[in-house]
Amino acid sequence: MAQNNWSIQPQDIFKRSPIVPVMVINKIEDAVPLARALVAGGISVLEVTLRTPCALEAITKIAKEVPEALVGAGTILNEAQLKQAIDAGAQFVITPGATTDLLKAAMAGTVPLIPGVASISEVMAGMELGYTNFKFFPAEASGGVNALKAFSGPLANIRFCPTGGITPSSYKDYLALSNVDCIGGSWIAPTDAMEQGDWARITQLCKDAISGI
Ligand SMILES: O=C(O)C(=O)C[C@H](O)[C@H](O)COP(=O)(O)O
Repeated sequence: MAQNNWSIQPQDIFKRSPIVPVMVINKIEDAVPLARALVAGGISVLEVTLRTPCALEAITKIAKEVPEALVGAGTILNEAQLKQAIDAGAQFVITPGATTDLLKAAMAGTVPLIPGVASISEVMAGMELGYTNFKFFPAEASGGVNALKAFSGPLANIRFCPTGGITPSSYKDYLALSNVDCIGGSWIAPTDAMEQGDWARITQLCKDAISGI
């Protein structure tokens, strides 16, 4: 096991919540109510994608005002965004893909990074730098459950959080895999519910998803 100075280990993040909501926050006022709705539904690992102008501010607010949640930044593409996310208070970061520079930079810091991978070669490159926990992205388009089953042979001890194209009808198949601890998905925090301020619906979606596992 490679040494790192991360404040929390990826395996502890993976074990803390079987479902990681992929959150696209368009309005800063929605950040805290959304995080609270998810936590109320039993989901406390939150990924805020850096796809909207208020994403960094949303991370800062959630980190400060919803301490029961572990809030991370998604869609990190380069070292500049890695630094911005960490400065904003992200407790972990997730990338859609894996570049050597980004993986090295995060390994040298204190905030854990979950690299996105879609192939065994990418996992092997990450392993060389000390990584053991990966996001499998885009999961459905990259072979889905069958690909992950095939990965489990040669890649013993490597853990995955599949994300991308996972639905309420497929998430259980992923969670049943021996090399999967958690899955990511946006369906659990739908934009129309956010636009309507229907936080109760989001809490119920979380409860339904968790009770179905
Ligand atoms: O922007 C990123 O870095 C991402 O993480 C992409 C998200 O994982 C997917 O957009 C979520 O996929 P869906 O659940 O199919 O909507």
